[in-house]
Amino acid sequence: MDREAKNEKEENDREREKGVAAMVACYQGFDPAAYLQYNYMPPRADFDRQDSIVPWKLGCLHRAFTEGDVGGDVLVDVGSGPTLYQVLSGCEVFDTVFLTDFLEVNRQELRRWLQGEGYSGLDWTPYLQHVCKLEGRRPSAWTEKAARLRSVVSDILPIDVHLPRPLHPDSQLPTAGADCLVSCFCLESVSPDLASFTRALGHIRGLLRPGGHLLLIGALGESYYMGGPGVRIPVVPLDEAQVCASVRASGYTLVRLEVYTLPKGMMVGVDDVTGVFFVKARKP
Ligand SMILES: C[S@@+](CC[C@H](N)C(=O)[O-])C[C@H]1O[C@@H](n2cnc3c(N)ncnc32)[C@H](O)[C@@H]1O
Ligand SMILES: O=S(=O)(c1ccc2c(c1)CN[C@@H](CF)C2)N1CCSCC1
Repeated sequence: MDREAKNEKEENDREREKGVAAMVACYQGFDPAAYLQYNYMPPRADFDRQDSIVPWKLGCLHRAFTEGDVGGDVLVDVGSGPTLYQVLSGCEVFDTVFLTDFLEVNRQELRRWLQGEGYSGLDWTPYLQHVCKLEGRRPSAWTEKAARLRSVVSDILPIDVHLPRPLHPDSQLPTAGADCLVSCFCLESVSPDLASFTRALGHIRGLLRPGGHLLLIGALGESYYMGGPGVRIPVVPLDEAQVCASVRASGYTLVRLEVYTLPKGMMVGVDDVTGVFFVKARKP
């Protein structure tokens, strides 16, 4: 590499590090309780309307986990935040589930739910009941599903998708890698730009075994969201073509893309999301 190219690469690396550091600073104000209220409680989180985003998301995950090509022992949820909906179908398929997040406040929120004692966060019962319905079980089986989830979560780990190795080496992941990754509203919400989003996809690919699957849910057209009162967090605005190109450029085979367009009434000022994508991809 000649001197000019070396200087340009060093400048690009410095810019990238500054962007990531700025994102870390934004997340210091993240408020799990507020985030759950903004996105996972009524009226935004509505199960009654068939065209609501929540049944759509849970349906995408249910189909992806149960259509026969996804399996193995280990499922990793990348950037869990304070939420659990993303593993309610997967917990029936995998015997070992790792939840992960960058922030201790989120890992603590998840621990509180898993321990069952003194949890004062979101009531996940409607989500558990809905997934039981998708599985053809009676809604009252939600207590069994909650117990199943508590039994298969092996650990709640720190993660940083901007690192080439996002998990600490002691994380007890199998040497060959996880059998499946799920990640929801994380990569585009923690990356300063599209190149960083694509790089992060490549970093988490290293957590997967060859032949393993990535199930990715994310925001389309979103440029910011409120991570708490007065906590405005920038988001990489993505369109469908960019999502597909980044998935392929980071080394996955795209199995399918599904898209949900938000009805106008869903725009309530906590973000400017216009749609949601679901990607099923495979590591060759
Ligand atoms: C918009 S929230 C998504 C939470 C949840 N997965 C959901 O579906 O709502 C983004 C999450 O990414 C986490 N995060 C922030 N920086 C990160 C990083 N560098 N690597 C991995 N996760 C990060 C945040 O702590 C937050 O929980
Ligand atoms: O499930 S959602 O599509 C959803 C759920 C979570 C998020 C967003 C959207 C958009 N901003 C993200 C910031 F990263 C977080 N949904 C938006 C409509 S109302 C119910 C929640």
